[in-house]
Amino acid sequence: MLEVTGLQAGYGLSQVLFDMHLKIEEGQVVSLIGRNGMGKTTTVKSIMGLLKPNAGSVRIHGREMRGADPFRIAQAGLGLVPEGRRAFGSLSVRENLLATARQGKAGKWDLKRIYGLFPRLEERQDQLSKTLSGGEQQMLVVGRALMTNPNLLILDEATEGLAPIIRETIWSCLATLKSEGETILVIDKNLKEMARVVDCHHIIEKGRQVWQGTPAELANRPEISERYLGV
Ligand SMILES: Nc1ncnc2c1ncn2[C@@H]1O[C@H](COP(=O)(O)OP(=O)(O)OP(=O)(O)O)[C@@H](O)[C@H]1O
Repeated sequence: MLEVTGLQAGYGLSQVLFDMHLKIEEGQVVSLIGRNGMGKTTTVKSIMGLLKPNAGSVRIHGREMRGADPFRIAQAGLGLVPEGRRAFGSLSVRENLLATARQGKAGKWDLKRIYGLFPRLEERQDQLSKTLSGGEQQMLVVGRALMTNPNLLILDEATEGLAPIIRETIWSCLATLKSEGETILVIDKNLKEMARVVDCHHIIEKGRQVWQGTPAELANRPEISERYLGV
């Protein structure tokens, strides 16, 4: 469903991605992991069209989409939960969710199902989103991305800075989404929690994909974790 090959990108004269590769099949949950500043968010921005790559290929459902405008990438079915929480603060929870509902696309995600996944959002549906707790806001941005009925949901550090119990809610939500056959790319630092849902890890080091394998394979290669993840 998504295939990234030989991707190069950067900011002005500073090149960040030198040779990124990433392949995600339908129904797979795939991770992108690596130390701080190695290019994970830059990879996501390049895939989403928020940053124009200099070389390489981004194929979505077999179609070359490198450098396409972000709205075209979203139309092709990619939904992003960006790093840092950004709900529309002056809208209620319900309005936030309805704002991203994909017009005219009969998808499986609607308000009712989002509230089923996150009952807390239903309880607070009339509350302005800027008054939500950090964890509730994170549930809201995940819900908002699902309302676009994406074929591929991308989560960039979705559990960063959250209390353990809220993190657990997000991971359980991902496990539910996986069991329902959703395709997900997750960027996170919690290897233990990721092992529950991830089919394949991709490790990035200085803008290059340097290793890929299952969580079990990674657990059997402590030298890889030590070298590239510093754990
Ligand atoms: N807007 C920008 N302008 C210039 N350099 C940037 C910009 N955004 C990121 N960088 C640089 O690009 C490199 C990769 O950053 P990126 O955010 O992709 O890393 P990351 O792997 O997602 O890191 P983290 O885990 O810390 O979020 C870093 O050296 C960073 O300083």
